[in-house]
Amino acid sequence: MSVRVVARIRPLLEKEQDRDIIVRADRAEEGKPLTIVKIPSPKNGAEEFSFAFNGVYDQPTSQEELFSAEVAPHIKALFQGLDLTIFAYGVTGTGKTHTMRGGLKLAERGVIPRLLSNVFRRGKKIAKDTNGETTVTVALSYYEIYNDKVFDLLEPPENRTPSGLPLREKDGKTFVVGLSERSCEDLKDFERIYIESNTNRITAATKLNAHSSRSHAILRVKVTQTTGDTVRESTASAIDLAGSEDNRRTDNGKERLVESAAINKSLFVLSQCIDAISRGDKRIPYRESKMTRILSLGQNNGITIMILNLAPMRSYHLDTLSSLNVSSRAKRIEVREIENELVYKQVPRTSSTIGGAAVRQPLRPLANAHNITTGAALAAKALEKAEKPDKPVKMFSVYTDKAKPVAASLRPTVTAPVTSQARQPTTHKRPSDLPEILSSRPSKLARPTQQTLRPPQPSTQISISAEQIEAMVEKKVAEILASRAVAASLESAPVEPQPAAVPLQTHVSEEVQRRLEALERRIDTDGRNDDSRSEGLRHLLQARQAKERGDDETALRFYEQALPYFPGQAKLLGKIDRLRAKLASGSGSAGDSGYASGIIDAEDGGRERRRARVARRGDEAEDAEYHEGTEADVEDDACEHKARAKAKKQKTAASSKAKMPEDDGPASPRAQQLLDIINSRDLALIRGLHGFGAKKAQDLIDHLNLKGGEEGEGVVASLGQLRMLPGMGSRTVERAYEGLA
Ligand SMILES: Nc1ncnc2c1ncn2[C@@H]1O[C@H](COP(=O)(O)OP(=O)(O)OP(=O)(O)O)[C@@H](O)[C@H]1O
Repeated sequence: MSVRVVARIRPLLEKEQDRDIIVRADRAEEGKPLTIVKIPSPKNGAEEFSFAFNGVYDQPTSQEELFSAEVAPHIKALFQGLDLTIFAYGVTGTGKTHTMRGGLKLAERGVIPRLLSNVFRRGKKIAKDTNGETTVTVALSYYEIYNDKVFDLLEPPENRTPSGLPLREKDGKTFVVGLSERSCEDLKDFERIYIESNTNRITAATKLNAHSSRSHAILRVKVTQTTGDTVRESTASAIDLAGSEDNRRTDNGKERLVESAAINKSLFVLSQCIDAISRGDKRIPYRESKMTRILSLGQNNGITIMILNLAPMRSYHLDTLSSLNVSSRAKRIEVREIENELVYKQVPRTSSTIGGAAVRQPLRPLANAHNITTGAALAAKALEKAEKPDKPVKMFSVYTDKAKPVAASLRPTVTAPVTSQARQPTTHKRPSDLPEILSSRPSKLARPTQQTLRPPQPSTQISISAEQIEAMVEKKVAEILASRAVAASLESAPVEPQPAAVPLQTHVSEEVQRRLEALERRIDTDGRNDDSRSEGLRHLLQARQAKERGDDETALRFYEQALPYFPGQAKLLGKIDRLRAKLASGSGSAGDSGYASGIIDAEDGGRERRRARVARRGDEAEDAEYHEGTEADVEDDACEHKARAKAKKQKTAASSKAKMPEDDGPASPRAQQLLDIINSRDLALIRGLHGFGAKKAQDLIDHLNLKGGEEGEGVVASLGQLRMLPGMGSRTVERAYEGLA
């Protein structure tokens, strides 16, 4: 969905007069809600500009009304795992702090305290409805950007360093390094923390506002829902931007001027970013100010609401026009509505010796930049990349009128001021509200198609869909037509036809024919592969039955027979390996745990212990994956395999490309399985991983052995560390990880 932009016109303050009012709210049609702001042209008072928004709130609008209309409807989505960003924008003295923070009286409380109140209420309800099975915790971080430096508002000012807290980018997201976080039990707790930390915020009196905020303040409310061993985290960010100001009107002294320059610069950069996004530029100048880096407008996921605060007075005329211009463009910025994924609780692993000191975990991912990048996010990126291969992967897209050949009445919004004479009737529909067919972007929670999710596969993979075949044939036909056109033009040319022209055409025809035949064969093979797969599954079933009988020899034989049907399957290789070792050690029919302790000999203890851990974790991971339903276990009842295979096909898209856990975050069962295979230093197991040849596997083992032969040393503790090892890299790790699906 696009950024939702609403305008709020504040009432007159004590000394302001009715006759000076120049800003009015209006509606597109009689009976429709207010969506238009009208303001006269500064040059010609008789001419009026109109700006359309997703909603307009007139002077008498109460805090309660604004919150109920614009924020409350998104609390549910927040608990469903979507991040929520609300920011107030506008000229100094127009009511941003009033809107976000509000007064102390109940009726005057602004968006932030109401948001917290709603979060606590919903959290309690969830805990109650689930009989305490789901627990909800809330944690706050609060910081300000003053003169382009980041300061933690939860810390006393004396703890500030002159340069403030640094920002860091990771995986395309911005984090504040070293930011503190406070858990917050209830509304009282929140109010205490919030009031206290607001005294740390830098404000000062200017001519336009007795309590002008001289900094951008960012409150981050992290909501964590825990059910069993699953954790869902989402964040609501409430941002009170400092107001832009015209120093000629504010009578600012030297210090205020410096602040003002920093404020104006960051707001200017924000407007530049908005302009660049709405123009479809490839380069968006986010990096030119800390505020824009943090806000990452258009790059963030979830729901974003921009509240444009306006003063109705003539004295603000030019400033008001300028902020109307910027914000009316902001509503064309697209933000992906993607849920944060559930993650699995795991005991955090301690640091390892590989890669030197443990990488410091970025303490606080930021306002919009803290999403756990999800499988869906990755998929959506992949989808976008596939659709627009020439564009860099950006997490925003912009609607332009050009790109939307839709009826004028369905165009999203008025994009530039239009004079009253020239104004066209518009329905101010948000782009996301347009019929799906008119929308050029993936729908909400875009789920990738199998086609777009699949990593590049060898041509023997059963991955080709009917649509792909059609696309290929279509492409080929287009090529033929093009080559015919070339040939025809050559024939009609006055010069001698190029001898190569006809052979080229023949060549293309043969090529097409050959490709079409290959495609047909492939479809055929797909069917046969299904049969051969069932043969393999039968062997696996027999192996499982033999294993259950305690007949390890037979089990091993059947597993080995199944191997050609599942070449390189890491789990299967692991089972064979373990059974071979077990039989070699003569430990009889001991189960896996018996195996774990039974085969360790004094000489090779460390290695075998690691292998045993792999065995146990591998099984645990398999169990976990089974229960998650992310993967059909090949050993399950062979009779059910077809149904499962079908289900698997549908799920593969989601599971095989499921986002790898954060480098330094808790490892998922699959990530742990991968790490365990690596740490086993077992050539056969490592070779069984996707993308690992014998050499790569051996090099890795050699490297690990070099790092330390003793237990606990040379252990790869995270996927991030694995990536850093010589010969690894992101792609290799990703392939190996996906291959375990
Ligand atoms: N909707 C409103 N109802 C009543 N009073 C309001 C409203 N909006 C703003 N005010 C009053 O207007 C004055 C300026 O508002 P506020 O301080 O919120 O502006 P601001 O945009 O945050 O300014 P700055 O950018 O300088 O911090 C305050 O006295 C505030 O109480």
